[in-house]
Amino acid sequence: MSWDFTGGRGGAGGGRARLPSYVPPHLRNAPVANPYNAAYGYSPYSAVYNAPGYGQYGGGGYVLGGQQDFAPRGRGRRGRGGQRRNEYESSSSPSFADAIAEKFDELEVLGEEEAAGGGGGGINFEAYDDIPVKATGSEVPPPVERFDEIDLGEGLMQNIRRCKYSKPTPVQKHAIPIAVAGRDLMACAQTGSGKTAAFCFPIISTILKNGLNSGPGGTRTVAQPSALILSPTRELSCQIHEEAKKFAFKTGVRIVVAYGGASIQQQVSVHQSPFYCLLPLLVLLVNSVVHAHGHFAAFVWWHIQGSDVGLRLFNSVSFFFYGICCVVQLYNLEKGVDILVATPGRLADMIDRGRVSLKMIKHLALDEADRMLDMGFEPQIRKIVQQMGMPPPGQRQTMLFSATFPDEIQRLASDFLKDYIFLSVGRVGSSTGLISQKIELVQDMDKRSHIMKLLHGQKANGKRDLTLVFTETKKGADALEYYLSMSGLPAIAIHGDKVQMERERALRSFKAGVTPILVATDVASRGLDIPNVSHVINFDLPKDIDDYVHRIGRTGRAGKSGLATAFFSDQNMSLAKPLVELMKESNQEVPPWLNEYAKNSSNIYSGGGRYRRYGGGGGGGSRHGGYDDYRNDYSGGGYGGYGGASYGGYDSGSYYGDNGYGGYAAPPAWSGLGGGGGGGYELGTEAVVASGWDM
Ligand SMILES: Nc1ncnc2c1ncn2[C@@H]1O[C@H](COP(=O)(O)OP(=O)(O)OP(=O)(O)O)[C@@H](O)[C@H]1O
Repeated sequence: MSWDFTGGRGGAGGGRARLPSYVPPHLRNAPVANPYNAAYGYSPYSAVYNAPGYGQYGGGGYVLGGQQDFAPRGRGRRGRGGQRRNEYESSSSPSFADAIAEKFDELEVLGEEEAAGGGGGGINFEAYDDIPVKATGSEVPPPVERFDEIDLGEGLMQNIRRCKYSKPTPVQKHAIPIAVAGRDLMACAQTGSGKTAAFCFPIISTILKNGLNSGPGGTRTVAQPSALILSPTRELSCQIHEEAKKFAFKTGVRIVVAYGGASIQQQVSVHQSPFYCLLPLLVLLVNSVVHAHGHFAAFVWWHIQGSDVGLRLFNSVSFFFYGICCVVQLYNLEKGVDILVATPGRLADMIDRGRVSLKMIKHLALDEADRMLDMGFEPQIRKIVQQMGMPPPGQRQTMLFSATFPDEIQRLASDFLKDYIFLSVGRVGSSTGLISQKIELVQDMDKRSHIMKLLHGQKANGKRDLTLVFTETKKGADALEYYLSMSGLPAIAIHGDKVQMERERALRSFKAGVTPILVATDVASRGLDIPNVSHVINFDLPKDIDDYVHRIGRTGRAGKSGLATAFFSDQNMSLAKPLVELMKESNQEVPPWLNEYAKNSSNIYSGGGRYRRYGGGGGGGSRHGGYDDYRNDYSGGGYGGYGGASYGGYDSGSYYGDNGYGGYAAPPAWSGLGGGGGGGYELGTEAVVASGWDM
């Protein structure tokens, strides 16, 4: 049985013709020339799903789910010498800043209209209406239109209301009933579409129904969570943790986060506790002794690296507070945990050390599974899931959220999931149409002056929203932060070489609008849900299109519109074709020079595939693509016509909100949260006042 929907309109597919393509609300009625769909001989969403559980054949010869590509995994060859730069350079027009300002105006006006449309705590649900949804597998539970159609439990329902989630997003409509029914799920949906809640609600609801694992005052020395959520980065883990705490507010469900990148004592992070104030001296002493070596090394490193006395002082103080946290954190873990949110490496370490046992696990969720594999976590994930005492598939529920479906993910799915349902919301790998994409041809040497022009123009035009700038390297991020700051623009950097406290500080400062320009590496590209990011700038484009989709997905979230600007240089030749495909698909205007690049790159690169993993196409191979269940894939020959691309991609993420177990006040700087303090909190979507622009 399978369900096949277009947005919330329901109705099984059954051969029904679809919209020719999804047109984002802010582009509807806009005169966007898009002659290229025809050239491909398919319309992205024109596929027809007739047979239950199938859906292979799209209108116009495009094959869903069976998209082939054959190039070996790896990145395409890069930049070609002597690309005719001058031929294309005219794209960087002198009125660049004005053009950006215009885009903002357009988005702003539409934002107001959308807000007037109301609903969903500010989320623009209309933006999701045309998104095709497909769920395949045996006996797929039907979707719901409202949260109260499912018995989620009063406590959780109250929190959903507190969060001002008036109705479920498309992925939630489908995933929640499936997960509440106890089914295994493999899901993909577009960035910012509410996946975190989609797996958190069922987990919390089921834990509440089955009884809590942890009671206050427990004395376990080994934590035995009943649910485990694995995610690739500390930021994402922390964010899921914070989000889950909002949903579990006052229900008694205990949620703990454990992440890598710091000493084991710093891993099990419960950010607030009444014991916090009681232990500082003792903890500092213990921590200093135990970690003297690590602290000293880091201390020396910082002093070599840093030139800012304040920063050094901050870092030194942060050690002190980490020290305080560590004992509290371990104490909280030992107190009992229902849901453990963790990064794989650290979790494996903690299990090895006997801090955590997985034998009580009933729910396992893997968020950003493809990213975890990209980061080399597969061995740890397999060890955690298969060799460390976790109940086998069938005795636990497993939910896997992944942007892409390379062979490794497929193997993981067949090893970890049982009789699962495949859910796709929007075509896998597509970017949301809420994001207005702009590509500028800017060579490396001109990038700095270009971004200055852009940001100053933005500032002068009163567009002082949060702006996220991506660079390729950590050094590049530091250098750009320095350059922008020196030029009077309020910027702060975040990347993997920064210690956790610095990273958190940067995020907080950015979210609060104190430093409204965040310069980041890919550490911030996935999952992070920072409200009010209205502009993403790819100062350096990533090497593969997946990363591009994730990066720009930091804006245009939860139904809001956003702007994404990218600086394309000759170095990005291999990205031209997939970029053009992606932009055409979401009805974005493709600059003529980029089309030229794309054409040239197809001549040069035999593959030309859209995603690095899958390379180009042409015939044969076994890549899963489209928005179809890969279990239905054809593994045979090519499907003609559509050379190359295969698709993967949804995304995931969550939120830096906050609450506590029975009441602590949320740090005001973190995402739009009203206060806490025991007696219920209000979760809102307050606008961030990006005051830092005036510095
Ligand atoms: N039903 C809902 N109503 C209103 N807002 C919602 C709803 N569900 C989620 N949101 C909000 O939408 C935003 C995006 O949600 P979330 O971060 O879970 O998306 P995601 O799909 O995981 O994103 P990404 O793919 O980037 O990781 C969050 O701010 C969240 O609070």
